[in-house]
Order: sequence, then structure tokens, then C-alpha cells
Amino acid sequence: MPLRTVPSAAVAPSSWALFRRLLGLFRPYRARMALGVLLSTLATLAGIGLMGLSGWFLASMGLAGVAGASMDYFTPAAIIRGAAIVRTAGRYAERLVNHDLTLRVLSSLRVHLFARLLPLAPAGTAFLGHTELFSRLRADVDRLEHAYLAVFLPILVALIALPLVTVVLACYVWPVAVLGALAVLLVAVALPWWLARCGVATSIAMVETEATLRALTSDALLGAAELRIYGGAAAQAQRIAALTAAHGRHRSKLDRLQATGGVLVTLAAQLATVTGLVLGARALQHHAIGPAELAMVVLLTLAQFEAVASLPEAISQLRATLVCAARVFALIDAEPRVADPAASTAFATSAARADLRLRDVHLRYGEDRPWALRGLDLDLPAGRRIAIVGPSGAGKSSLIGALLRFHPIQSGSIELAGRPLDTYSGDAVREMIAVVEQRTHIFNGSLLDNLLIARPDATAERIREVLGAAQLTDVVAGLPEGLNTWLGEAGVLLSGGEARRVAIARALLADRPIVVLDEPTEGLDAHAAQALLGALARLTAGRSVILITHRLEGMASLVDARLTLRDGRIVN
Ligand SMILES: Nc1ncnc2c1ncn2[C@@H]1O[C@H](COP(=O)(O)OP(=O)(O)OP(=O)(O)O)[C@@H](O)[C@H]1O
Repeated sequence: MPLRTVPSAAVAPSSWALFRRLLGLFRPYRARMALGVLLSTLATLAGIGLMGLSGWFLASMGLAGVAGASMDYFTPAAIIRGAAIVRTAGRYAERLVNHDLTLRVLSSLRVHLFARLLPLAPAGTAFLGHTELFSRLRADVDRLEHAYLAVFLPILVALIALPLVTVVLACYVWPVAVLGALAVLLVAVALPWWLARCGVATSIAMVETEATLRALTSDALLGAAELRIYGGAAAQAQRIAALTAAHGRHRSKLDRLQATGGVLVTLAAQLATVTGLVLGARALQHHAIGPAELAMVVLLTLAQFEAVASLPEAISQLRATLVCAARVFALIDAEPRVADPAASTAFATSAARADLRLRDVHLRYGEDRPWALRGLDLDLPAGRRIAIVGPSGAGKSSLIGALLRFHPIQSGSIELAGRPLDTYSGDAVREMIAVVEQRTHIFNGSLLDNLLIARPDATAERIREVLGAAQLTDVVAGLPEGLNTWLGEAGVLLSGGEARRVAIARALLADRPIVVLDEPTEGLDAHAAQALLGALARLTAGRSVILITHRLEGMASLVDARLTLRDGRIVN
């Protein structure tokens, strides 16, 4: 079973453009960002200073002891203690501010992404699938914190802190300062660049493998019953195992690269320190510095690497982060297939005006796909009730999709209340039409939550009324906590027929002038179906009804006329 993965084209925008766009998300939080950078720089400088000062202090104390001289150790000891406190407190505060900032950015990004996704559904999201969308909303967004915390912040801190260290070192032994700066540049720029180059293909492959693995695992869990019935579990498990192994290979290649980076950083730091020691000793010989200052210079040379030590690892992971960013931005940038007009026509909400008129409507799901609707004409004056009867594949669901502005029509016209449908926003159209679909989604919440989606301010009396009309009163009485019973994921506590009735109750509660009923009695026994139809007739009185079905049997009393849909057009 082939699964869609992230197309490599998803990483097409340049890394730099992606990185800049990613950082742009932090712009509204400039003040917090400045505070985070300041605290981080302070903590880093305090750590480096602590090392240098300690070296100087211990060496001075030792020398004073050997020479039998007295020395004021209170002041340097107090400064060292102060630096230690600044380092610890600064690190704590820095974590607090920077992680809080990142979480704020990611949660607002998630909300924004979700808001962008809704208008895309269902036409623009169906091709990706739920797992892929969920994966982008969760895992990809989570990974984006890496760009700020592990890459941008350390680079900025190093850019501010290290020139200061270089200046201090240059005041004592300038060749050590120059050498230290060169070694730090090597570690902070050349090494990460090389590591990123070596890991680029693996990083992309790893993100793609992770996404496919998530999709495959979720598919296997959702289809567990089918896999067991038809014996496909072993093959699915094999596919998951193969992908897990591939993921492991990518991961260990990146880990090896990171480990190599770590070794090279340590090597560069130690080489710089030894060379600093040699150059410092020469300065000592020429009486340019004292012995205690030599200890300070050598330890400062070593300590400055603390500011850049994590960069090679962070930058080697940057590519994977940017791949995730590309996946997230691709969703944000996706244009809805059905665009809302710049200014939506306001509805005169009276049900009496909700005439529907379709002329020569053509709809298909892709240029290479056959027409699902081909020249469909339909008139539904306000308050009229019609049945559209057609075999499977005739275009019944496509008609609903076109009416709700979920799918664009390629030609023809649809008018609602005398105006073209495309002069209304999708939301405005959907405020006029309630639909009970064939495949009803029951949300992971209580029965009451599921009803209130349609009308959050519904009164208890109205809820009782629609429950009665949808033949749900006994079902609710049998639930452990009545209306407040948690229905579980996808309403697992309900039978198919009960879920259908909840959807009907929801549509009735929505109280819209046009009601579309897609196979309302499917899943009900003859007695329950009759009772439901009677209730539907009463409750939909005065509204337009489109009853969509394969067979009208037993439901004819609900409608005034019967139309037949075949091959995408009304044939009688
Ligand atoms: N999202 C989609 N992408 C591509 N093709 C689609 C899509 N939805 C429907 N089709 C195609 O459009 C045609 C009409 O399908 P539609 O679902 O509208 O028929 P239907 O009458 O509702 O069928 P059924 O009664 O089986 O639900 C079919 O050939 C179907 O394969």
C-alpha cells in the first residue's frame, strides 16, 4: 500500500529564506527575545569570566604562598562568587525566558496553522491525509524550536560575547587572542558548514522516513480490524520494521556526524589552549604578563569554546529543522481550492428566500479526472422537498460538496437566494445549509458537546426536543451519564445508527433553512426509520429538504418530488 510522503520539492525554498522566515515568527516577541539573548550572553560571559578569574586567583594565591607574601583575597573571591551566582541564576532565567518564548511562538504558530487548514478542508487536505496533517501540526512544529534555541540563540550570543573575550585576551597577549578567534571561527562556522553538507541528504531522508512511519503506523492502528480479518498484519508490520530500520540508519549516520563534530570541537579547543600556553609562556619570558595572568589567559582561551561548543551539533540538525519548516510553511501558504470573495454578500436569513438554482453545473476533482457532475440542472424553491435518487458514483456527494462550497465547480452556475453562490463566503453559505452526511463524525467529547457544536447557545428544552425527534431519548437514558457521557474517539460508544441520529439531532439544532439528508435511515431498523422520518417531516416543516438516497423506498412521504441523478446529471 503506497503511502504519500513529503515530496522533496517541499524543501525547494532556499535554506536561508526558510531560516529567515522561521525567525520572522519571533518578531512580535522582540522584547522577550532581547531579554533572552541578554540573559544568555550574561550567563555565558559569567561562565568564561569565572574560569579565567579562578585561574588567575588560584595562581596568585599559590605564588603568594610560595613567596610568603600577603594578598587581598577577599575582593577576587567575592568577584568569583558573584560570577558563579550570575552564571547559575543567568542560566536559569535564560532558560525560563527563552523556552517560554519558544513555546509561545510554537503555540501561536500551531493555532495559525490550524486556522489556515480549516478553509483548505476538505478539498485541499484530502490528498495529504489526516496523519500527515497531524504530523505537520505536531511533530514538525515541535521541531522548529530547534532553530531558535539551538542555532539562532547560540550564534547571537557567540557574536556578542566572543569579541569581548578576544579584546580582553588581546590586552594581555594579542597573538593568543587572534589564534583563539581563528579557532573559534573554525568551530563555529567551517565545521558546522562541513557537517551540514555531509548530513543534508540524510536529514531530509530522516524527516521523510519519520513522516511515512507515522502515517503507516496510524494507518495500521486504524485498520487493525481489517488487517486481522484479511491477514495483512504481518506485511504491514514488515513495512513498519523496514522503515524503522531505515530511520535507525539515518539517525546513526547523523549521530556519527555529530560525534565527529564533538571530537573536532574538543580537539580544536585543546590545540588552541596548548598553543595559547606556548605563546603565553613566551610573553611571560619577555615579562609582558605575570605568571598568574598566564593561567588566566590559558583558561580564557579554553573557556571561550563553551560559547560555540554546541553549534556544530545544532547546525548539523538544522537541515532537518528546515525540512520541517518547509512542510509547515507549505500548508500555511496553500490556497483554498474555493476562495472566499473579497466582500461576502450578507444573507437575508429568512428561510422563505433560500431558493436554490443550479444550471449546467460541471465539477471534477482534477483535470485528468472524469466529470462527477456534468451539466446538472436543479431548482429548489424555498420550502420545497425533493429526493435525489441515484446509484453509487452518480455524483450525489459531489452535489453536496458543490452546494457547501467545499469543492469548486468548473462551469455552470449555482444561485442561492437569487445571487451567485460564489458571492457568498463559504461560512455564509454553510450557515444556510445543514447536512447530515453519510459518514458522520462524532467528536471526542460528550454527547452534549457533540450537539452544541451546531448551536452553542441551545436551550435544554430545545436539546430535549431534537433528541426526541431524532429518536435518541431512550439512548441518552441508557448512557451512564446521560447527555454528559463521553462518547470516546469517533464516538466508539455509539452504534452506527445511533451516531447517525446524533448527526440528525445536530442538524436539527442548527436550524437552517435548507436541510440535506444523505441516506438518513441507513443503519436503522424499519421501525426506527419510520419513527425518524415522521419526526423529520415535522421538524423540517417550512424548510427546503434535499434527501439523497440510493433507494427512496419508505421515505417518499418526506418529499414532494423525486429526481433521478445519473452520471452527474438529473435525468428526469
Ligand atoms: N474527492 C474525490 N476525488 C476524486 N474523485 C472523486 C472524489 N469524490 C468523488 N469522486 C469521484 O466522483 C464521482 C462521483 O462520486 P460521488 O461520491 O459524488 O458519488 P455518489 O453518488 O455520492 O456515490 P455514493 O452513493 O457511492 O456515495 C465518482 O466517480 C467518484 O469516484
